Amino acid sequence: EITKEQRALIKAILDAYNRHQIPQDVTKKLLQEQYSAEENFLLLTEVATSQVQVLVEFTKNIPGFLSLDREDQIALLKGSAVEAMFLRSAQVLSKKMPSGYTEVLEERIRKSGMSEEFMTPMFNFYKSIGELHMTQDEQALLTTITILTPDRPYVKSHEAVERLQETMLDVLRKLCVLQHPQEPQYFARLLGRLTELRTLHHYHVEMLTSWKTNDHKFTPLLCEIWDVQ
Ligand SMILES: CC(C)c1onc(-c2c(Cl)cccc2Cl)c1COc1ccc(-c2ccc3c(C(=O)O)c[nH]c3c2)cc1
Repeated sequence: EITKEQRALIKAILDAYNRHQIPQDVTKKLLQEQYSAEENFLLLTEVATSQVQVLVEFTKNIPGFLSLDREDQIALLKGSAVEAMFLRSAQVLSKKMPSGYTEVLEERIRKSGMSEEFMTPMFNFYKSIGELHMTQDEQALLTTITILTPDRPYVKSHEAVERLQETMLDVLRKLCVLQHPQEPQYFARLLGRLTELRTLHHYHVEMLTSWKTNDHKFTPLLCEIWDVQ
């Protein structure tokens, strides 16, 4: 049974998740600019940079996050940014939007100069997220759980992060039972996506290297969070 405190936690996280979004002028540009590998890369870099800023603001609103050790807060953000962005872009791509935005975003990702070998796992992931038909609060909690992963590099107070993550896992488990009564395995399927995210994270390191070797430029924020350059 979901307790009063757990309901308050879901509400706080969902509000933060909905409050922090990429500004319209950034996402609109994706619909306006012309197509080319260079233009697609530049637009995706701009969107990714904006999404990192949104992610930082969202993370600060996760109850308990700001009471963690300061350096651990940074380590958690750096370690989870890519995975949180895979989740977020997956949620956007699984929504059909009237503006045809989803198709445009997918097209620009496919034609942004990354090598074929990453396309298949990436778009398989997008498909598997789409098939889950996650509710907004499940998406927000799954992103929170990804951010609160204790075994990121350089995290010192492993237990403190683990306690926070377990609180969120407990809430998500109850929510899944409540919202997907016909699918007893639904919670397990969500956690399976977190494992897939780790694999995509490893692919992403290689994606960055291949973009770097083709002399692609990233923004200072992305260089800092992804330790490139
Ligand atoms: C530096 C660039 C080239 C890069 O490197 N790796 C990846 C990359 C890729 Cl190519 C795939 C997955 C993850 C990453 Cl980091 C990227 C591009 O990353 C993103 C990040 C985030 C969005 C994204 C999020 C939200 C929304 C949204 C909404 O919320 O309303 C509307 N439009 C959205 C777009 C898209 C692409």
